[in-house]
Amino acid sequence: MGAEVQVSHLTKKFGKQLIWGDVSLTLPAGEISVMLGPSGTGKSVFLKTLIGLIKPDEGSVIIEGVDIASCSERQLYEVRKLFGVLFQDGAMFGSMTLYDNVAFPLREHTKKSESQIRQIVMEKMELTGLIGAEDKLPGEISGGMRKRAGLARALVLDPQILLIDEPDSGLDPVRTAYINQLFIDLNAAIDATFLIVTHDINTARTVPDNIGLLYHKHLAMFGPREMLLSSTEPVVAQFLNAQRVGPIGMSEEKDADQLAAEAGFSMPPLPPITRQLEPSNGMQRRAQRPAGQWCRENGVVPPPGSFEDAVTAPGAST
Ligand SMILES: Nc1ncnc2c1ncn2[C@@H]1O[C@H](COP(=O)(O)OP(=O)(O)OP(=O)(O)O)[C@@H](O)[C@H]1O
Repeated sequence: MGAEVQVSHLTKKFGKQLIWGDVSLTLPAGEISVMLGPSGTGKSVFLKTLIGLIKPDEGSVIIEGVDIASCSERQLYEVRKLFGVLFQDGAMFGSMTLYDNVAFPLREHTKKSESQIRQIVMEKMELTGLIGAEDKLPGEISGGMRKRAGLARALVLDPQILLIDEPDSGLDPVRTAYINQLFIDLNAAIDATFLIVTHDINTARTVPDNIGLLYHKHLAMFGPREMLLSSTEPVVAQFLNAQRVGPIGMSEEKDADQLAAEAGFSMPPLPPITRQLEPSNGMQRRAQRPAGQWCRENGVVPPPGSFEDAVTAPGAST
């Protein structure tokens, strides 16, 4: 079962450069959360801070009662065992087969026999749709398969928290759709807490239970997907709907002149909220909620046409 991650008043600077300040949020146990934000807003730094690779200047990250921002190296070593991480490029060893890459953490961090290792590796390769590709080298396979191999490796130590950095980078929309379905299916199967950092609006709109947005050195909003997808808060609505009109500019926030020039324009109406992806094998995820529940419970009228799309859940493997 997944572990909850409680982030309170987290601030990170590099020298005098503030990356983000006073970030507070809770990643609920077993739920899928996505962190969005314009390039350079510190999403990767946030992931690395959660796993203790980067020390924050202020604040805490509490996991199972341990504050990884201030704990000892020994405690950090223990807490890190709860994590699986999928790095952007899959971080595969180029000279090792996929099998050996996936087996690597088990050989490094456990005393399991080779037959036990084989059982675990094959189970994770099956979960990620890689059966038959065990003997391939990372250079011989597509980017999508490399990501899935990275995912299989992130799963071998049975993580309670899975951190995934830009899974869509370098993937075409079809491969991205497959890996998104795989996240939903995996979450149903292993019940871990997921945090996905992405730029992909379609991923943000269809995969997570919760969405966060880092912008202009702070957390603009974090909450249930329907809260953000129905939000008219300008930064949130602009980013989630990929609009040019709004406070986010080409490189940083727009200056006063640009905003004044746009004063006569209004943001286009919010598009319908699409249904969230569901597990392809009919399983129920713990965090799954009926479509529209958050809106109903909070008296929010969703944009017209919301939740009317038919869901066709493709299989997780190619
Ligand atoms: N170790 C470091 N030392 C100094 N500055 C760093 C370090 N790591 C990251 N930064 C800076 O922190 C800022 C945020 O970087 P980060 O990679 O987290 O952004 P991001 O939101 O993930 O961007 P992108 O979406 O483009 O991947 C950048 O200005 C980067 O140069």
